[in-house]
Amino acid sequence: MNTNIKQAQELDQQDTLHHFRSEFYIPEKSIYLDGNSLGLLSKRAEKAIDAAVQSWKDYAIDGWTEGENPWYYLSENLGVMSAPLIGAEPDEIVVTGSTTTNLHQLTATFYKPEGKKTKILADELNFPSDIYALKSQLKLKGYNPDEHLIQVQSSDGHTLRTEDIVAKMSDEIALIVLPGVLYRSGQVLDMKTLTKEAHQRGILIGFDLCHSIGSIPHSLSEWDVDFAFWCTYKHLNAGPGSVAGLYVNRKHFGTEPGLAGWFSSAKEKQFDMDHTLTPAENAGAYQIGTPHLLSLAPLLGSLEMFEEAGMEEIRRKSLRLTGYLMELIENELGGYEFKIANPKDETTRGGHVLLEHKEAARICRALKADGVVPDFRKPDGIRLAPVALYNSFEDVWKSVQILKRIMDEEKFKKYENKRGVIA
Ligand SMILES: Cc1ncc(COP(=O)(O)O)c(C=O)c1O
Ligand SMILES: Nc1ccccc1C(=O)C[C@H](N)C(=O)O
Repeated sequence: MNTNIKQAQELDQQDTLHHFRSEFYIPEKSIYLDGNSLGLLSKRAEKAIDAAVQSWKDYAIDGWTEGENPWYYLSENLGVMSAPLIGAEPDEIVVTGSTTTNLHQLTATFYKPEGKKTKILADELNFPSDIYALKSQLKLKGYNPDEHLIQVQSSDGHTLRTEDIVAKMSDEIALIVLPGVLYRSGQVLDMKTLTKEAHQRGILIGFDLCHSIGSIPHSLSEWDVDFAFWCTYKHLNAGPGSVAGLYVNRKHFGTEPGLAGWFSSAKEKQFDMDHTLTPAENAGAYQIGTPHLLSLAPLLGSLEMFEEAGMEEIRRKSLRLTGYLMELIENELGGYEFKIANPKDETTRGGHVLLEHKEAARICRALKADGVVPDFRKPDGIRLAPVALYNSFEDVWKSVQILKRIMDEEKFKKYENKRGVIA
């Protein structure tokens, strides 16, 4: 089938989220398909950063309690704004720390080896930082990670089967940590079923939502997930190093934070300066120290856009974009030995497409040189993330045309087949 740009433009005309695109700074002459690594800056996020700087200028120390967004309450208030994205109660969330420090905090809090139950269950496809954190938490408790960290294996190198994970939920497992969406293949895990199965065996379970928050809807409260954590610099577009988030199911409120600090305090007690901590009675208890205000601020602007757009609508468009991308790849790139390695169905397909090719590293370089920004993930993956809030169907169509030209003209051969520093 022949495809054409008109078709893509028609899809853009029907797109109810199209107007959000003009709110983002799209790097000149480029088609940005890397929003699952670093989301783009929006004008609203930029305004929120400027406002934070202004409140520092205007209020100095009083900025903690004065102004439109007093700093002392901002981590909790951003938690309230994040609640619809993960389907949780507003006080079950706090915006704090980084993905990895939040995992450390939650593991230090909820990993309580006892009797036979001493092991942690994870998977072999998760992002390395999570695995490093879990191994170091095991070591802190005096366990050998080689024996106490169980990693579910993938049968195809890309995806995890629910039944394989459940089969590893033995009576030796104390805690389970899994991603909501896998960072390479973009597979969405069945968080609801996994939580149910874990609880039937008396195991606590938490999810890393880095690749799922802002990309797919969640119902963490309904699924009864114990805890979760995520970054805000990918689909949430809050900028490089923006402050992360964590969720603790309210049934665990009152559980002593494993890593305490004075920001774990109940707000009204914090400045009593007692040497005995009175933890907050909500997710706020799992903060540690002073919030990184200037890196929290952009979320105020970007979360506002999610509220306006609605997570269901974002997911609907995202599925259309990735569906269209896969259709074009199949139509236009047959014969070039590409393999679509992400799950294709709409239940388990996340927010990006993973294209495999033995020349992937240099194809990525050629794409970048021709204005398309993907990222390369070892050993031979090209991740392409058309993002609902700022990518268009025309972006998708043009990217595939550019990739086709690169393959037709063997433009990738100009480059070495090696990754750059980060992609
Ligand atoms: C699934 C996942 N976990 C963790 C991280 C990294 O954590 P941090 O934000 O602490 O660097 C990333 C990406 O960097 C990720 O994709
Ligand atoms: N935090 C970063 C800092 C520098 C460069 C990339 C990242 C990423 O987030 C990578 C991403 N987690 C990934 O799924 O590949």
